Amino acid sequence: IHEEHYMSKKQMRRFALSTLKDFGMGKRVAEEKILEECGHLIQVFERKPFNTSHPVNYATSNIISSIVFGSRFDYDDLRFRNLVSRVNESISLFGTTGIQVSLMFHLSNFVNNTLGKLKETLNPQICRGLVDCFLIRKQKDEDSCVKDIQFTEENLIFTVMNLFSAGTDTTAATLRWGLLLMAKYPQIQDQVQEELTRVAGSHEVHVEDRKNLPYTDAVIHEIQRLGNIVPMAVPHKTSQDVTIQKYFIKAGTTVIPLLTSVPYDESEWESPHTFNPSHFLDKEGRFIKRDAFLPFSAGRRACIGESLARMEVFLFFTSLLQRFRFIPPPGVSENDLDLTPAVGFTIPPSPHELCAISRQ
Ligand code: HEM
Repeated sequence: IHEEHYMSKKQMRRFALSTLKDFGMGKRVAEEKILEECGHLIQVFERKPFNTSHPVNYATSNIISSIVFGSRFDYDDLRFRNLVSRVNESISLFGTTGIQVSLMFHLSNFVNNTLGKLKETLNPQICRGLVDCFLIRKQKDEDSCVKDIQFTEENLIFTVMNLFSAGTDTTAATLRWGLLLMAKYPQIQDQVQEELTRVAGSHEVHVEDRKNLPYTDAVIHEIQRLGNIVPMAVPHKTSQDVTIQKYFIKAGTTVIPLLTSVPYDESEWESPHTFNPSHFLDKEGRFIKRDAFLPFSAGRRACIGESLARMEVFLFFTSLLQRFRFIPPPGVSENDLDLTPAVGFTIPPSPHELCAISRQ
């Protein structure tokens, strides 16, 4: 997601956004994919202490995979596992040129391999995923001799890399904070589970249930607020001279908005440094939106995956909490669970283990 790369080219951002919409971002198709993935994720959660990082990252990567390539991968597919750990590594060391080159190299290999198979079986009438749409558009532009073709092989690799790096670690980190916070605050977990049982029973939770789950919705928003998963926006460039407060910024200057100033703003939040779902509830327990909730940033360059991410976080979180109770490993108390974030461009919790006890 670098400024000189391609998302800053309007045509590429537009293509990614409209293709994501075509593939059901925020719609029922995406919901079905996510619910199917929940089924796979549930299978690998364990009663004995385990690190939530791998399974959760595989699940969120598979959502991007099915949108981009048209198919998901098994969690034990070694090439897929390698791709996921490269993406994680690259995000935590974002900005280190060597790491970006290494990610490009691994991703190019992975994409080229998968691309080869998709090219062989490409049917211009059917788009299985974003890659097919890109290839069809590329061919069309080449056939009509379009000048300054943006649909190049290099931009395809960047598209895929951007979606994997922006869309997997962020969502996975949010979910991991969620599970950790549930284990740390069992009374809040009790209330989420009580609401889920009352509203959905043992039925699969769907997006349309969200309006009847105000407490759970508030908890998810509070996880995103306190988690502060993306503390800095990506680099932007000022399109004109501007004075912000007393600072003059010349047109063409690279600026990086610090989103982290918002979720802990003492003038906006009653208890900015505490996990407090009431930030998003009124006195009657109804969910309330807050203007200072901006985890996806704002403006023209805001996150293009917001509706997909919101759907993923809601469905993964509710289906996991319906089936499991999350507790600290034996010998570790709730107080011992450490909320110090890891270091990186996106900030997941520090490495930790949890136990997932079946509720059924
Ligand atoms: C909870 C999960 C997520 C969070 C918190 C998040 C947050 C953000 C933030 C803060 C930005 C920077 C916006 C700016 O610079 O102003 C961003 C950019 C971006 N996000 Fe997300 N995101 C999430 C999930 C996703 C998903 C699932 C996708 C893909 C489908 C995605 C794709 C992107 C892309 C491509 C950009 C770069 C946009 C550009 O440069 O114009 N994100 N995201």
